[in-house]
Amino acid sequence: MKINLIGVPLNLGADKLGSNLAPKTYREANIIKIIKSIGFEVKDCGDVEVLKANEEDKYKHHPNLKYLNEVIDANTKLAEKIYQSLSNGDFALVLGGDHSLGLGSIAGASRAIKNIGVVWIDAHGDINTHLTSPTGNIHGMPLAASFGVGHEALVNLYEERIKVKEENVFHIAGRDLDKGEIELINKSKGQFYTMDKVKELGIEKVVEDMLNYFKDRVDAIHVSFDLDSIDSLFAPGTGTPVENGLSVDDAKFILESLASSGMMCSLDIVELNPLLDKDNKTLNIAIDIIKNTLNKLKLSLSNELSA
Ligand SMILES: NC(=[NH2+])NCCC[C@H](N)C(=O)O
Ligand SMILES: [Mn+2]
Ligand SMILES: [Mn+2]
Repeated sequence: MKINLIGVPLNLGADKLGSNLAPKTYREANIIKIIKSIGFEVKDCGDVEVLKANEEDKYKHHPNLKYLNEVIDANTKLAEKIYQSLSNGDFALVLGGDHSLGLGSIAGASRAIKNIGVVWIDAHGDINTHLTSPTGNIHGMPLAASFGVGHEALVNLYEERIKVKEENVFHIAGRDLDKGEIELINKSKGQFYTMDKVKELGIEKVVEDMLNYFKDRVDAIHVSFDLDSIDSLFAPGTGTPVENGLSVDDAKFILESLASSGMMCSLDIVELNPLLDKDNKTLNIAIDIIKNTLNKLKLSLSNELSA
């Protein structure tokens, strides 16, 4: 099994400059060399091409879905790359880019894996629609669209079908939720472990619940990790930072448990904004987390072989 690395220099879903520079920043920080040193073979799938757009294009396609066509175009290309990677039996590591890329990741992964689970780690719900979003930024909508709620152009991206069953979604670290998102959560069949719940239960219990929940329920899990799930005190370099979040150790623990479980097939690391980072703090956390997670993945694969 190789690690397929896919960069997504996308910022149009966040309507803010910076996250488009993240793939280049990871590459310059030698991310490929770091992954190879863990013992993996790396296939560099390059960066997804993002169409050029300017201010005039913002509302060209929809009054509350900014840069809709450009976001769809990039995500459709991403979906195909992920689908190819997983079909080859490889692991896909997606380096964003804004979180609208979750649309493409889940679309592609769910084509390769019939009954997929999604773990979404984020300060935000990312379950707005064009009808509830206060900003029109598509990076606040990908999770809802993936389980079939939202504008049909997003729901039917790449393929005309619902990509993940709502009850196969497990969201962790929410603490900045919009009104429409709270309404959706209250009637949702998905699992939502907000930051309040994480503090009440403790991270060990949350992870235990998550692994038990998915056991015998799904064939594999796609993990979408938004760096703003981490407390903005530690990870300031994201476009929409929020206080009172996960510690770096909590985040590592969640991801390494998923890697060790043998269920994780693909991973997004999103929303690094190098223009807002301070002394590369957030970049270094992201790299550390990737290293840690892939190390556990490597271990679980070699245990599988020797068993
Ligand atoms: N992936 C993210 N950072 N999303 C932030 C979303 C913020 C806000 N809830 C919105 O919909 O605009
Ligand atoms: Mn997000
Ligand atoms: Mn977020």
